[in-house]
Amino acid sequence: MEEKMMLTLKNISKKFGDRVIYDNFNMSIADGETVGIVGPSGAGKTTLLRIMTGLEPADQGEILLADKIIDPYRNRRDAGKIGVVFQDFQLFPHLNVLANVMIGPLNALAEDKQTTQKSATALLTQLGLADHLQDYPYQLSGGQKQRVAIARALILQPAVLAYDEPTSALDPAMTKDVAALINQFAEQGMTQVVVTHDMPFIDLLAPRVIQVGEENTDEIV
Ligand SMILES: Nc1ncnc2c1ncn2[C@@H]1O[C@H](COP(=O)(O)OP(=O)(O)OP(=O)(O)O)[C@@H](O)[C@H]1O
Repeated sequence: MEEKMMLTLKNISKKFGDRVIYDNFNMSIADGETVGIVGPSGAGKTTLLRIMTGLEPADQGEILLADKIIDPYRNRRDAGKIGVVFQDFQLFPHLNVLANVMIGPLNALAEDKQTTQKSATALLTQLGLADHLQDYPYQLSGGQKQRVAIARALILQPAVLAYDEPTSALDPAMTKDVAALINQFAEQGMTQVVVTHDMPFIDLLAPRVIQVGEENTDEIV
């Protein structure tokens, strides 16, 4: 039986000035699959994640979500289908944990406040943050901030969840925790993309690995 593809990047090319980062790059992620994107510093891992989440336009190529072409750079609704957990979490410092998670659905989905508060509280509780709803980001540890960032992405019910270097701001114990969380989401059938250069971390996830780099922009299956 053919596997159903959730996210496909087709013939993506990207240059910054004269520097070619991607030249007809292709990759596909199956529905429910977790993949690791690895490569040396400067290879273009973050750029790839920015292209798929609409933060950066590709010069050429197509992005397909469940076989349908999307344009996350120009279409906010499309961008919302791919959740992203940033390396530095990008929480709003002036909002508490609950408000950080509620702001997306309130703005993007125009949901009512009560419904949003209920689902944000439930999600944060699942992520072990029930005692921190009223805390501000500066009061949280790195691992807690990351879980808020994960909740903020998940509440929008993305089709794909992407993480940019999820271990870069964490100590080794927290690295194990985030690996366990990503593995738990994988078991639940979430489609996930993990950009990292942390190979011991990749070993904890054991995903299919896609290597990016100047000499090799092909998939290693
Ligand atoms: N907006 C930009 N303008 C010009 N060059 C850029 C821009 N963004 C990224 N680059 C360059 O593109 C290349 C790829 O950057 P990218 O951040 O995607 O690499 P990376 O693989 O994520 O690296 P790292 O592991 O160090 O984070 C780098 O040489 C970087 O300097």
